[in-house]
This record gives sequence, C-alpha cells and structure tokens, in this order.
Amino acid sequence: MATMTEISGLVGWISSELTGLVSSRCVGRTFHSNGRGRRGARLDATVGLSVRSMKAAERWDDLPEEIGAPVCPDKLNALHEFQLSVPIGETRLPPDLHRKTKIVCTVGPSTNTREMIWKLAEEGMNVARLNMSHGDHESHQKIIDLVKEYNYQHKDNVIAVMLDTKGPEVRSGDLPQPILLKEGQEFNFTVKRGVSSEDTVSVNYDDFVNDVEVGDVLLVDGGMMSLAVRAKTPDTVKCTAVDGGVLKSRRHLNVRGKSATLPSITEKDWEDIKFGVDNEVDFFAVSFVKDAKVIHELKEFLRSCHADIHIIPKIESADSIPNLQAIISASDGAMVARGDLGAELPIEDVPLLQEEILRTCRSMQKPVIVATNMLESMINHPTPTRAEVSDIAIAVKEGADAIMLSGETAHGKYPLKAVKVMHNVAIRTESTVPNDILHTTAAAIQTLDCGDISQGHISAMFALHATNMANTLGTPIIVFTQTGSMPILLSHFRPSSTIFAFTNQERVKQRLALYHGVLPIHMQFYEDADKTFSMAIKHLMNLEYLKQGESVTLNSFRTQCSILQVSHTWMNNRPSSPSRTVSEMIHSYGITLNDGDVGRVLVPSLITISLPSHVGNLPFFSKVANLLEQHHRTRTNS
Ligand SMILES: Nc1ncnc2c1ncn2[C@@H]1O[C@H](COP(=O)(O)OP(=O)(O)O)[C@@H](O)[C@H]1O
Ligand SMILES: C=C(OP(=O)(O)O)C(=O)O
Repeated sequence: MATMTEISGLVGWISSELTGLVSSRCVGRTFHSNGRGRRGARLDATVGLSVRSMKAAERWDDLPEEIGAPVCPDKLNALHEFQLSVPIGETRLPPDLHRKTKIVCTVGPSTNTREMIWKLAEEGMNVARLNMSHGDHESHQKIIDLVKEYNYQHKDNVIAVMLDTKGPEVRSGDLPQPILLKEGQEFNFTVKRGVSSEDTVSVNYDDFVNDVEVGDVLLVDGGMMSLAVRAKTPDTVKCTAVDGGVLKSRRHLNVRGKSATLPSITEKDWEDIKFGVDNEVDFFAVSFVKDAKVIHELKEFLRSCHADIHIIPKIESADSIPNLQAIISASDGAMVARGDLGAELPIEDVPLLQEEILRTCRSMQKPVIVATNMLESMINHPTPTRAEVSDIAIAVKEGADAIMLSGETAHGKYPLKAVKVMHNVAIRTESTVPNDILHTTAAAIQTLDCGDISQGHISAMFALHATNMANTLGTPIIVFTQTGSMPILLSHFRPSSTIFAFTNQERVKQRLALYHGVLPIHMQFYEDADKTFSMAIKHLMNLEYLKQGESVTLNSFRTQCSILQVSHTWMNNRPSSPSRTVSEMIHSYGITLNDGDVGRVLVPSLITISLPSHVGNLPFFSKVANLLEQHHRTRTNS
C-alpha cells in the first residue's frame, strides 16, 4: 500500500476521508492510498511548487514535531496563490476530454437547427462560427440563441460564439442558377448592380474596375476557378476563363497578389459588430486585417460600449504579412485564413506562413486557429482524403489552439462526420506529440529569468512550473481564475493533461473554450478557499473526470501573487531513503545552489526549501526546474 505524507495542504491523495481534501485541513497527516496500484506512476519523487493562502499558513501550527516548525510563517501570512500537488497517480479521463486542440465549426444551412447544434456539440464543436458574409441578422440571432440555450442546459460543456466579419471582400452577385464556365470562355464582371446574364454578373465593390489591371488573374473561391483580365470599360472588367468551373451565387473574388483598397472594417461590418456586441458574442474574427490600427480602433469601440469581446484578426491579406507582429500583438489571437491568404499570396507560401503565424502567436501566448479546406472533400463525401487528414495532423503538431471547419459544417452533406474525423485525427495526433515542455523549459526559463520581475513575468513562472510539475507527476491541472489569465498561461506551456479551469465568470468560461487543453467550468467561489477547492474536486469527481485515489495539480490565482511567498516542497517518496540535506540532494542531481537558497530538511523523505524573501531568487526557480528536467530525463533514459 502506498503511503504519502502530506505537507501543509500541498500533497495528498484524493480519498474518501478527504472530501474536504487537498486543503490546508490535511496538514501534517499521513494518508494511505486506497490500495489501488499506481499504474500511472512515472516517478517516485514529487515536487510541489506553491504559494500558500493565509489559511494554509495558519496550519503550520498543527505540524507535528517530525514535520517541522513553520518555515517563515510571517512570510506566509499574506499569501494569495495556492497550488496543490497530490502525488503520483493515474488519471483516466472520459474519451471526449482527451482532445486538447479545439474545433471551430461554421454554422450554416446544414447545421442551423437545434438538433444539429446539439449534435455538433456532442461530436466535439467548441466554438460556433457565424460567417457574416452569408445570412442575415435574424438567421444569426437564431443560431446565437440556440447556442446560448445549449450552454444553459449543459453546465459541463460550453460552446463559444465567434462572429466573423465579411470585411472588404469582393463577391460576385446572386445568380438565378449556376453558370458553367469553360476554359477560354469570355465572361464579365460589372459594378452595375443586379446584373446576372449568361456572360456578365455584378460585383459588390464599386472600385473593382480601378483596382484591377489588364493581365491580372481573378480567383473565384480562392482558386476553384480563375479568369484572366483582358480589357476594362468604365464599369466592367472583361475576362477569359483560365480554369473553368461552375460559378454560383455570391462567390468570393480575389485579384491574385493584391489586397482590395477598402478599409478592413466596412459599414456593414460595423453593423454586424454592433449586432455581436448586443448579443454578447465571445470573439470577433476580423476579415482582411492589414495593420494593427484597425485592431486598436475596434478595441477602442468595444471599450466605449463596455463589451468584453476578444478580437481574432484573420491573417489573409497580402498587406498583413509585413505587419504580422504588430497585428497579433494588438489582438487576442489570430486565424490563419488560408483561403484568401493563398489567393492573395503564392499558394506555395501558405504552409510557411501558417508556421510563421503559429509561431508568432505561440510566442505571444495568444490562441491561433488554422482554417479553411481542412476537410473540404467532406462537403460532398463521407470520408476525407488522406491529404486532408495529414493537414489536420500538421496543424495539431504545429501547436494550433484550434482547427476550423467552414463549408464542411455550414453547407456540407456530412457535417457531423466531418467533426468526428477532425476530433479523431486531433486526438490521435496529440497522442504522439512529444511533451515538449521539458525541452522548452530551459529556454523558457532563460527568457523568464532575464531579470524582469513584473507581475506577468511571475505569473508565467508559476504557469511554467505548474506545467512542469503536472507533467512530471502525470496529473491534470486544476486552476481557479477570475480573468482567465492563469489558464491561458498554462495553456501556453501545453501541459500533457487537461487544464480544468474553474471560473466564477461566465464570460471567462466561454472564452476559454478556444484555448488548447483548457476545459472551462463555471463555479461560484467562496471566501473560504478550502471550500472552493473541495467543491471543485467534488465536481470533477461527480463528472467522473477524477476518481478516488487519483492526483491533481492545483493552482489557484485568487489575486495577484507575489514571489515573496513562494516555497518549494520537495518530496521523495522512498520511505526508506535516509534523511538528506538539500545540498546533498541537489548535489546528487548535479545542481549547485547559492548560499541562502537552502531551506531545511523536514522528514527523511521530505524537504521544504523556503526562498529568502526577496525577488533576487528567481534564478532559483530555474535551478529547480532544471533539476526536475534532469531528473525526468534520467528516469526516462533508465
Ligand atoms: N449563415 C449562412 N447562411 C447561408 N450559407 C452559409 C452560411 N454560412 C456559410 N454558408 C455557406 O457555406 C459556405 C462555406 O462557408 P465559409 O467558408 O464560411 O464561406 P465563404 O468561404 O463563402 O466565406 C459559404 O460559401 C456559403 O455557401
Ligand atoms: C477563413 C477564411 O475566410 P472566409 O471563409 O470568410 O472566406 C479564409 O479565407 O480562409
């Protein structure tokens, strides 16, 4: 039977005697596991990184003699952050919890009913996208209401709503019936309204004739058809079909290599944005963003109407690429909108741009969506092409937060099958993605240790170490958040297991639906942190996300944390191991600490290192992280 000694509410088993468990009440007790084998155990040592609440600190008085006197109790009194690690265990999550990459589904004629939205959610939709290039406010309102109804009824799942603006896109007009265009056939686009004859159709953009030059290539629907411009009149662009096909109503037109000179947010978009504000959507996907100015303008507008809606620019315009850093930095994420991107820029650049956009977002801790053509063939066929499956796998491997379905779910014949394929491919691929936190730890720590001691920096340190700890122990993470910032940071470090993000803010819960690996849960918070913790654990146990005897890493971010109150608990659970000093232990892992870093030996198998009360010890974190990393590598290699 496994025996674990719990210290100051940091370490313990989930057991029936502990439904108020994982709280400071458990201080100093020894718990026994319920006798289940530790099939999931990977290490025989655990490390807890904690900043304790005042309640936890009070419990130091209860510590039995052999555990030791409080470590600087005065320094623990103002603690805000609480993180708890329950040691080593196996955690089995229901199958639908295993996918970390989120799925965005465009809702359209194939899926805009109550039944289909429920089914999409069951298959794994995390975000419902409304494309404002199609439909009207009434039809979109109906979808929003249905998603809200779904969310109201399903407290253990959440669907976020993303409103995608039409932007300054150029579209051909309505046609009574599709027109078949053959290679070499002449066809015209006119800025005159309401034209739809056999050889001419309207375009919705008055300056189209001015923007287009003779010799330009026009792409229909990102290249499904193409036409060369051979002549212009004051109101008409005369073309010859290069690649023929069937022209349907309201098709998207691009001039290869050129962005339209329209502003990114058109008058129609402002109307749609106001509609989104009134309906409290979660995200605005903004089409054809060219620079950061438009993002600032939209942010300002949202501030003025007190709307808490995140902005996801769609990177699809040739002009956006030189401004990528500034655009993403001003935004709350980005979408790789490959359809228009591959029309405005050479198509062979799309995979490279996808990688670059993903890298930029990841470096700024912002979510990134990979969109368009992911399962295009499933619009008409029940199974995907192998190339489409590979494309999804690549996006997952590259670390996309979300992958998106457009026509597949909007007007395809097999919307549910498409979501299922995406879900399965994502899960399968994620299972093979190496846990790169250990590889990135050193680099991340180096960046974090650059002397910056801002609050954001310290939070990032917590997130990194919590991730490291959860990975080392093989536990899911539980985090408490009011703003979403800590789960977002944790998501950035891509822990191996699920991040259960408890929040008392519905908006935050909705928003977190987009983030990689985060399972958001709404819950009331209590003054008594213990009660909040145990309610959360009970909730997860009720949903069978956790089972008795399993382990979690708990990370609460009630208010801002301070480095002054950090302590590390090192636990070596080999009961027979002799008492070792910190320096001996550190020596055995080849790490050297500076004077003043060392705490005290508490019990033969347990060491708490309390940091001196100044921030100059940030490098200490990196030493502990390195130590963990080396330890993990040693274990893995052996
Ligand atoms: N709300 C809607 N109403 C009607 N049709 C829609 C709607 N949303 C999407 N569609 C259809 O699904 C297709 C694919 O969706 P999407 O890729 O978002 O559109 P597009 O590429 O035209 O911007 C659209 O071209 C349109 O035919
Ligand atoms: C996502 C895209 O935008 P839309 O579907 O609005 O054309 C795209 O161009 O890839």
